[in-house]
Amino acid sequence: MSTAERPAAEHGAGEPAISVRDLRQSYGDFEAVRGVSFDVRPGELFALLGTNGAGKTTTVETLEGFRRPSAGTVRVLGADPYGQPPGLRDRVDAVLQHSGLFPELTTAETIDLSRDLAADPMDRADVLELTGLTEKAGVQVRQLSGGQKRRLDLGLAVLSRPEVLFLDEPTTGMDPEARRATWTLIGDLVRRGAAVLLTTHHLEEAEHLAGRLAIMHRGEFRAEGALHDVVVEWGDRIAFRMPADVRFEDLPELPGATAAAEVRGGDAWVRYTVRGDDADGRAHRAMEPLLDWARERGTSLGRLELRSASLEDVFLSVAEGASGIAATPAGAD
Ligand SMILES: Nc1ncnc2c1ncn2[C@@H]1O[C@H](COP(=O)(O)OP(=O)(O)OP(=O)(O)O)[C@@H](O)[C@H]1O
Repeated sequence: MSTAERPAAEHGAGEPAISVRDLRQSYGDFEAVRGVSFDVRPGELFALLGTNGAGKTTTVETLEGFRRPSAGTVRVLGADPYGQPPGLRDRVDAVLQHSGLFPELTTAETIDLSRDLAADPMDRADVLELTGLTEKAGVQVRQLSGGQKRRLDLGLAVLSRPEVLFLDEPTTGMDPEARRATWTLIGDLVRRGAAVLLTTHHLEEAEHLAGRLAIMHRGEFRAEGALHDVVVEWGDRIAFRMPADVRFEDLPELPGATAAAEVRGGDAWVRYTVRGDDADGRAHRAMEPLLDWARERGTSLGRLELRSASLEDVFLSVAEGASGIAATPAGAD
């Protein structure tokens, strides 16, 4: 039986809609994806973040059925997606980075074309409304702005009410208002039970939408989990301006913390990253001996700040080459 004739496997309720196990993907000798595993359940949005060239698009294209894994397994609604078998075609949709819209058609004609191919499509008026393009129904696609084309792309992907949706940078080129409206639309889809895999460079987008996320770097997941868990595991930050009379080696050791020096706004700063299971109490336990040390030396800790790690902190640490959430952050001990 050819790939094209193979039906989608029976997919039981409660099982992941997307399942990836130790996926590896090579281009010749170069291994672009080096053993990633994750699941996305119905009613969940999983965000794939990462540095340029990390392997996100390669992973998503494999799940979309454009590439056969070099090793490992991928399943979409229980089926092997390679070659986009007919059993999956009606149930899975995607917004890709490069859309295939016909410039001469109007917005309404474009929607109708996709509706003709869908089993149980939404009404045209509903698609126009949810994409905010009602006033552009009679306008040719080539006259739409970049952000409006992106919204149309999304409308075409959702009009068949897919169970699985791949979104590759879906809000690129959108103004902040359109981006917010798109987030609402995506959030509604997820609430109605769709499993969504999102790749994005907008950390705020991931923070807003993702139930779980992964940060990818050089083909591997370097951090993964619910947003709260990822940032909590990464640790709290204590920072202050390096006092003029203090050398780095004079700084005290703090429980559960590693110190690093960094330059911010032209000034030298000290940054402690505090880790440990006791997320509620660890920063307090590290701060007390720091304040004692400063008091004993008569040193003032200028612009002293204490805060939880943000997704951006985690992302930047990954991009700087830190090797994982359990690892020491970049910088000196
Ligand atoms: N067709 C190809 N042939 C050879 N190498 C490729 C090919 N496609 C991608 N690569 C390489 O594989 C790596 C992963 O690329 P991929 O496009 O998956 O990354 P990405 O995480 O989507 O990056 P970006 O955020 O920049 O879009 C990169 O080093 C890229 O140069």
